[in-house]
Amino acid sequence: MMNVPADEGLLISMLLKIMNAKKTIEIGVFTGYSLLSSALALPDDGKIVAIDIDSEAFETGLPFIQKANVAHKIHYFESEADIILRQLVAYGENETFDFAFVDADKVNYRTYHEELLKLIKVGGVIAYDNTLWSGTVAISDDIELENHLRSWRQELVGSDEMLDDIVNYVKACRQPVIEFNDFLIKDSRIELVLISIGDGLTLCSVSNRPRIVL
Ligand SMILES: C[S@@+](CC[C@H](N)C(=O)[O-])C[C@H]1O[C@@H](n2cnc3c(N)ncnc32)[C@H](O)[C@@H]1O
Repeated sequence: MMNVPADEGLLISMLLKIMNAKKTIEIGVFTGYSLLSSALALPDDGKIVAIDIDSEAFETGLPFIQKANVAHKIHYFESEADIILRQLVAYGENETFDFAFVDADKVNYRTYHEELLKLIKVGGVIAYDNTLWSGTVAISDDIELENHLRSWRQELVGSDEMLDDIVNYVKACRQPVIEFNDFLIKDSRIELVLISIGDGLTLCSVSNRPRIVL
């Protein structure tokens, strides 16, 4: 039996090793924590296309990536992710990637999914982060949702304004995440599993024959 690590970065690096992955995509880099985990798991000639709209945080994390001697595996693009994905398709990179990790703007997950299905090999995996959206995807009752979000206000330390921003952001992305989860369940091109690690990680295996959707 295998122990499942409590951390998404570690889980992804284990998965990459099991898959013998060589070529991956990461959408949403921030300081590069998950990027570093992936880069460490790839062989020395491995390659990661890493995309983020804002490189400021990445520059903070870059010295750690360099210290780990894995910077040569990373091809970083500061851009809207959909633009780079479409370029990869246009440059004939279809079905050449083993794995993708998506941890960026939730409203665009569906767009990324369509492009990634072209880029990832059959048998490869697309991992979507935050698919439990702090547990809010499982709350259908409005009052229960408000109570759940209010309970955070008691736990989180910060200004009222900051807490309002967090709660409003969670509320704004909740419906798109629910719709994306529903879409994935019905998508016969993939096999999927949602792992309740961190904020929820959905692993989609790209299939070569349509799955029967009940
Ligand atoms: C949650 S952070 C990523 C964290 C990172 N994966 C990690 O585990 O360390 C989300 C990132 O997505 C980026 N992002 C948001 N919208 C984006 C877009 N349209 N295209 C590319 N990156 C985007 C943000 O700039 C931010 O750095």
